[in-house]
Amino acid sequence: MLLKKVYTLVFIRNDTKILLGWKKRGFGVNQWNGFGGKLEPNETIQEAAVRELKEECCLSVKTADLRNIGHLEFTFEDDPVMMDVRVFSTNMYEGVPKETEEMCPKWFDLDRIPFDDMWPDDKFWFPYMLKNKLFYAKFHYKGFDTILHYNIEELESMEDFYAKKST
Ligand SMILES: CNc1ncnc2c1ncn2[C@@H]1O[C@H](COP(=O)(O)OP(=O)(O)OP(=O)(O)O)[C@@H](O)[C@H]1O
Repeated sequence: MLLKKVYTLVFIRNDTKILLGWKKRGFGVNQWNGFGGKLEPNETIQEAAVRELKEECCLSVKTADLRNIGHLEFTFEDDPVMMDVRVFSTNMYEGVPKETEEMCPKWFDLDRIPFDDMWPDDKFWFPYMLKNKLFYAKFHYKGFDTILHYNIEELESMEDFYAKKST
């Protein structure tokens, strides 16, 4: 049986640039990614997304300004835990990105995303995000470098997707 752990992943972007963070420790260390992490007890997914963004790069966003743009599921060979990742995006934020103990933030042009130094799955679903399409993708890994199989689909609505998922 698969155990599910919920994570957030937040991208700050405008029409030409996206903010990524260089992960300095822990899961996904030494790679660029969005900002996020595990849910703490008694917080909503949106609250967790806001908290992690603040903790990791010192930017403030309002929960209402976060758009849920996709859902990712990661499984790893011989690991019973499925990572269930809610992806958010916004261009509304306050503050200036600052380096923290966990992440070093940097703006990238949308046509210069450093996929070679990111999770291998990112190159598959980033194109959906960059074209403002909603997506649902699943990736099954062997170790952390090899994707054994994956599936990705465009969604019409995240609300409909989650409504169907919970039935
Ligand atoms: C496997 N392919 C993947 N592709 C893209 N993104 C991935 C990912 N796998 C995990 N992620 C994201 O990486 C962050 C990890 O968070 P992580 O540091 O473990 O969480 P948290 O900050 O709570 O941990 P601490 O216990 O405080 O270190 C979190 O945003 C999560 O969505």
